[in-house]
Amino acid sequence: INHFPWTRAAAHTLRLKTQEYVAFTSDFISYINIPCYFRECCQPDWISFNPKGLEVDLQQRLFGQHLASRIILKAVNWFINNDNTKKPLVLSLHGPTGTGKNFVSKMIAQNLYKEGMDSKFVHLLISTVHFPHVSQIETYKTQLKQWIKGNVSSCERSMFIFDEVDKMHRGLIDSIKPYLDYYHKVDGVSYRKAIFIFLSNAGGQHIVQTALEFWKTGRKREDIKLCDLESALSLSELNDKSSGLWHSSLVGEHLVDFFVPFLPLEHKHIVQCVLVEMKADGLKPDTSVADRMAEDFIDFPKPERVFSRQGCMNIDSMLIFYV
Ligand SMILES: Nc1ncnc2c1ncn2[C@@H]1O[C@H](COP(=O)(O)OP(=O)(O)OP(=O)(O)O)[C@@H](O)[C@H]1O
Repeated sequence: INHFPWTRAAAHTLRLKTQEYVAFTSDFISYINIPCYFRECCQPDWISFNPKGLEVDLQQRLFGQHLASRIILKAVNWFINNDNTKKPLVLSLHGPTGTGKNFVSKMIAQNLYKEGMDSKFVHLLISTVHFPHVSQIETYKTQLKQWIKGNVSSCERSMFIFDEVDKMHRGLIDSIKPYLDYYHKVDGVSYRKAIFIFLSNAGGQHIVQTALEFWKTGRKREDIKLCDLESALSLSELNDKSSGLWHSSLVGEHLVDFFVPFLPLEHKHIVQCVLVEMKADGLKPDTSVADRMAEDFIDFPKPERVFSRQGCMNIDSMLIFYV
């Protein structure tokens, strides 16, 4: 082909055109970002915080948790809007069962990740499911560290929810302490944009006592302040063996940024939960049904019977017995 000047010129033009076309096509593909258009990526299209959405969810869907609602909104807003975070956000949610700890974690995920809890950047670890055998603690430690490192390496805005933390073996959480600390990078990976949420019932009994004191003395539940729960969330209470909290070293070393108390739920909150559940099941919300159900749910402490021992847990499955 090179023996003929005109064909050489034509081939040259063709080559240039082909190069131009390839360059244009790859520019176009990267411009519209085809893989990230169809598949979740660690990019603002898929991860962007909706502060108003979180505020509305906390105000309208979370019942009876004025303190948790306020702390969570402030903490998440502050962290996401801060470009100079020195460490990952570490939240420790405490309170009796069925009071909204998992529920709130889901709200955060839903208002930060387009895919919510289904996002591949949101990870839920349940100690009894994922780390059941004490004898394998050393393997769990290695796996957990590698797994967190791998996930944060592929997306710095990863979220890890650890449920049933009080049932977790103490040494396990100690193994990830460096990731929660004020380090610029650990083994070349920065954890400063990640979010860690620990859920536990530790301190729950003390929180219930405080709420009960307020009720007995006729003070409004909404007047309970964080300082009233200071002893419930104190180092000594959380370190107490009976509270089962194993991550005392996290507490002692100030790696938890915010302790979030969840109060036990009262009659009116159970009514609200039942009405929501009826609506979700396509039933006409009926306050007499909700009232009856709440009556049965309010069962402790005896003899006062002020709170629900299971909170709003299992309302969905129990509802069939009341309608
Ligand atoms: N404060 C609340 N306001 C509205 N709904 C709630 C509240 N608490 C619980 N619920 C409802 O009950 C369900 C179970 O609650 P959730 O799983 O959040 O409890 P939890 O505090 O995490 O309990 P546990 O300590 O046993 O894990 C939620 O999915 C939600 O539907």
